[in-house]
Amino acid sequence: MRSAKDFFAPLAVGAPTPLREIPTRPSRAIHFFDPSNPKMAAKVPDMVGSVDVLLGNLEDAVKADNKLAARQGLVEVARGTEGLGGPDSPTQLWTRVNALDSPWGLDDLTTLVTEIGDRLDVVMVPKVQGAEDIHYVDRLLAQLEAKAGLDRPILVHAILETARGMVNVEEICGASPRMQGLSLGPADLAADRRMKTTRVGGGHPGYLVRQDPLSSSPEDVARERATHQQDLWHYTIARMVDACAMHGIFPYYGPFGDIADVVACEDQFRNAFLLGCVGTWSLHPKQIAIAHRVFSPAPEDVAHARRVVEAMGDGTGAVMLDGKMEDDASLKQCLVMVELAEQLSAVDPELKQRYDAIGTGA
Ligand SMILES: CC(=O)SCCNC(=O)CCNC(=O)[C@H](O)C(C)(C)COP(=O)(O)OP(=O)(O)OC[C@H]1O[C@@H](n2cnc3c(N)ncnc32)[C@H](O)[C@@H]1OP(=O)(O)O
Ligand SMILES: O=CC(=O)O
Ligand SMILES: [Mg+2]
Repeated sequence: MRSAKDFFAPLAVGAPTPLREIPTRPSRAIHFFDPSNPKMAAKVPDMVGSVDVLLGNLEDAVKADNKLAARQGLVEVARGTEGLGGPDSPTQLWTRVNALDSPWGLDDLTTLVTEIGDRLDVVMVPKVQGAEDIHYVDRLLAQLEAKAGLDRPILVHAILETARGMVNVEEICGASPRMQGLSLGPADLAADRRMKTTRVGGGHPGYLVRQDPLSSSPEDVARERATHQQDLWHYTIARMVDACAMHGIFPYYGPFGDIADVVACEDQFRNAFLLGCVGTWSLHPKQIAIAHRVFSPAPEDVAHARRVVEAMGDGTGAVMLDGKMEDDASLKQCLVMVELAEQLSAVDPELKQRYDAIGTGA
């Protein structure tokens, strides 16, 4: 364990000083593209400014034969795309590198940091098992940043997609001041846990509770009864949110693989939003709008939150608003909404116009 005094010292001579606070940049949609796919890569320049994060994916979903082309493709996209990545860019540039135990992970990091480190905002590390993985990446990034002469630290995002990573979630979040956030990786996590599912995220109709029978007679037991599907991911997301909140970093839902089912996708995203996640992955262009819509508070909720802030005056005591009690604690929830609306208004003029138009709804 590092001493608290050393925690914010650079891990290599000449590396930038670690941040004390993770910047709250909007990241409602982390849009994945395969930089080795010319059609996808060609679409990236036009997406800048209309999606919060573009992520060049080098790991799963990129064919083994294309791994080097994907890495090189990402270097070219980053160099050739105006406004992509860097502290003041409208669209952040992230990458998902190959796993640390793969034949490509080391070269992904060394190439990307030395070639496009000034544009790269966040490195997503898959299949993180524990703090030791983050410590390894932390030191390596510091060495590479020093070598590349970078003046701001690249942040690290871990995917929660192994049972061991899940058990170690708190120590992963706290392993480095670079830790920006966590995403749920439901596909790998399901496999690692030996869950009996075959989907990429989302719910499952078999995971349900059933209404009690009227009696224990065979006829009543066999009779049609109401069932309600439950959320397979509730425990995992809730635990991830707590671990992130505890460490001042950001939780995200991950992939929703049923691209055609835009309705269930929106439901899954909204569950994550309500539980505290700040964003999600987008695998297909049509998921970007869903993510932006869901992870931006509804104007009506922002209006209500503003009314509570107004009614609460100095922030203490209790007031009645529309028949409901509001106090210091509900005020804090409302401030989360109002602050998020302000952050998003700064980057999304259309949303700002809707928030401005509704005011306090009065
Ligand atoms: C479990 C995990 O690890 S999830 C994360 C890893 N997976 C990914 O990153 C998947 C990323 N997405 C994809 O590979 C693709 O979207 C797929 C395979 C899901 C669907 O691809 P397609 O069948 O080609 O979709 P579709 O035909 O609807 O595409 C329409 C257009 O959008 C483009 N497109 C599709 N996905 C993307 C994307 N993610 N980014 C940019 N453009 C895209 C297609 O190239 C196509 O372009 P065209 O009109 O010029 O031909
Ligand atoms: O990488 C994502 C996952 O679900 O696995
Ligand atoms: Mg995965």
